[in-house]
Amino acid sequence: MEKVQGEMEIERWERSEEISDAEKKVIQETWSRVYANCEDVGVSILIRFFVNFPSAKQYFSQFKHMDDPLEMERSLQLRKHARRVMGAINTVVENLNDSEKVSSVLALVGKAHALKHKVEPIYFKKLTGVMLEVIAEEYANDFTPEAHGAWTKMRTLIYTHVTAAYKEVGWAQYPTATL
Ligand code: HEM
Repeated sequence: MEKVQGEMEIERWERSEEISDAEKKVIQETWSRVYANCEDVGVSILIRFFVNFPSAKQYFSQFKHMDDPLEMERSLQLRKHARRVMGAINTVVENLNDSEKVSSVLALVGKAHALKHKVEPIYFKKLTGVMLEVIAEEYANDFTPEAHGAWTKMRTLIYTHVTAAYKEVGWAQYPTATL
């Protein structure tokens, strides 16, 4: 009896996290403005991410010892990663109606970061949180409460798919820092 209720709760949670057609449209509209300044916004997001969570720099050979945001801004490795992050998110946003494509793009990102870069998955939660913060600030006029709700679901979508890929490749669940 209890189990049935638990299952129902999970189902209800999943339904509440589903991105509606109207929310997809809102995400695509905000993103089209953000992506027009892809490199600048991407670099701002990453710099804030590394300033707020300096331990995240450990994975990047060329700037792991950098503390100065101005110096980070000149790092080609940071810029390259900014472009790649923005490019992958762009593919997800463009394919929000194609759940298989969304899953395959994010599974690829998750698997590469688990197996090749050995990044703790909690950093995806932190980075997507910073991404929302920067977009909300820089595009304040577009970031209505509705857009905020839609983007929060987008963040969950990214994190859920990425962590599913980590689980699939058998990533050990080490205790991680909280947000
Ligand atoms: C939504 C979040 C992210 C996306 C879409 C993303 C995307 C990518 C892509 C497409 C690449 C290049 C292909 C590859 O080697 O896998 C890459 C490389 C990399 N990513 Fe990410 N990434 C994200 C978050 C992170 C985070 C949170 C970290 C670490 C804190 C990280 C660390 C790295 C590293 C170390 C590389 C290799 C860099 C290099 O070779 O210069 N990524 N990422």
